Amino acid sequence: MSEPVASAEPPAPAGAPVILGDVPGSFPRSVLAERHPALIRKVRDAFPYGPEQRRALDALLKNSAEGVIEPLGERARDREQWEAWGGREYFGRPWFDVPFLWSESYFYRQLLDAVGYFDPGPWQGIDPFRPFKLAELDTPEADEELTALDELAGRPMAEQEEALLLGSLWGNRADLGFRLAAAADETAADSQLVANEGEMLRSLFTGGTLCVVADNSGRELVPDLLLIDHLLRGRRVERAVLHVKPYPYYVSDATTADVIDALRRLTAAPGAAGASGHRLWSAMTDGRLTVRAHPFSCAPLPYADMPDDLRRDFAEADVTLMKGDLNYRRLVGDRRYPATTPFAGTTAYFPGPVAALRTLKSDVVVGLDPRTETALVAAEDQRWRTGGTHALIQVRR
Ligand SMILES: O=P(O)(O)OC[C@@]1(O)O[C@H](CO)[C@@H](O)[C@@H]1O
Repeated sequence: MSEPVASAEPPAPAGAPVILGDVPGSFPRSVLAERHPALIRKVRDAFPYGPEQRRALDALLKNSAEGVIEPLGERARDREQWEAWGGREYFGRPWFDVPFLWSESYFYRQLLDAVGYFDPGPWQGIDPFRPFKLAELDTPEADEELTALDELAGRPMAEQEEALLLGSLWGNRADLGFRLAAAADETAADSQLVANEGEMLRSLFTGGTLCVVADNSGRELVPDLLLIDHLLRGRRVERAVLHVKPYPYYVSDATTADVIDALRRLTAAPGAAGASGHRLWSAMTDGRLTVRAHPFSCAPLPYADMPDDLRRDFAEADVTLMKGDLNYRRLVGDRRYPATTPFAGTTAYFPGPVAALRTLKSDVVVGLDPRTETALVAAEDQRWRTGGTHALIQVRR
């Protein structure tokens, strides 16, 4: 267990308001009111759960729409942890009235409870999202992406690195929760970077330790692993630490089991992808690639509240790569910042150089050039914030 934090309220470097789920027509509200019920139904249909689990899923469906947030059961081993993470303040309140980051995160914890994920018994440890995660790895698109590596292998190392960095960045669109929203368009032509500090990021690969805080499994984790392999192989970093979630979370977030599935997928592939998979496998066995699953990875709080042991881990890295939208929200704080708020200011607390690789899938954004924001708003009003068609690479040295 990580150390309890004193307060669940994120610090307010810029005094920007915390995002709640209570604004009609807002993105957070649509996640709570539409995506979550759709997800419960999807999980319910994906397994032959027994009557007790079905009843619990139905109860969660009703509770999350019209009830108040309830504490975990007496036997839950992380009951106190969730109380310390903000439960004492939020239990008894409607789901929509508390910080969006908190309600969304707690929803996933409650979903696992409903299917008996933590209870001793036959369903213990059965990942309710696994069928969707596995299906991801077994698509013609995944095959194509791996085959493309054969061609890339003939290019200069710097070019390979840039391509793999972008592969890891855009892999973040492969988010199963996001795809529950009908608007997600895989082939959007206007995909673009709203901030690109990729050069600066690459200058931080200087032969030391790289931390990657993973986001989604499947078609995001595979390119993350390929990037790690490239950096290890070229001695751009000496070792890599991959942070994953200790239990299933936000549908497709990577756990250790998902890392193993991704590695198996790679080692079974022909050509450059297979070779990369075998190198990664041995990097894990000799300790150059380590996987960590810290409890705080599933905390409903910003990283500014991280416990000391995790802080030490990040402090030892030459650079930490934060992958994805949720990690971005936790890195800068889930707040309504002006988009031009400096990234360096919102991440000043972080104990070492840190970079965000993220496609934009929620309201939060900082570090934009004023002209970029003006052009985005002129073209799309505020849709660019949540549509997943734009991305960013931001760095604080
Ligand atoms: O961290 P990821 O996978 O990039 O994105 C996760 C995410 O987009 O999914 C939620 C909506 O379902 C958002 O609130 C959240 O930020």
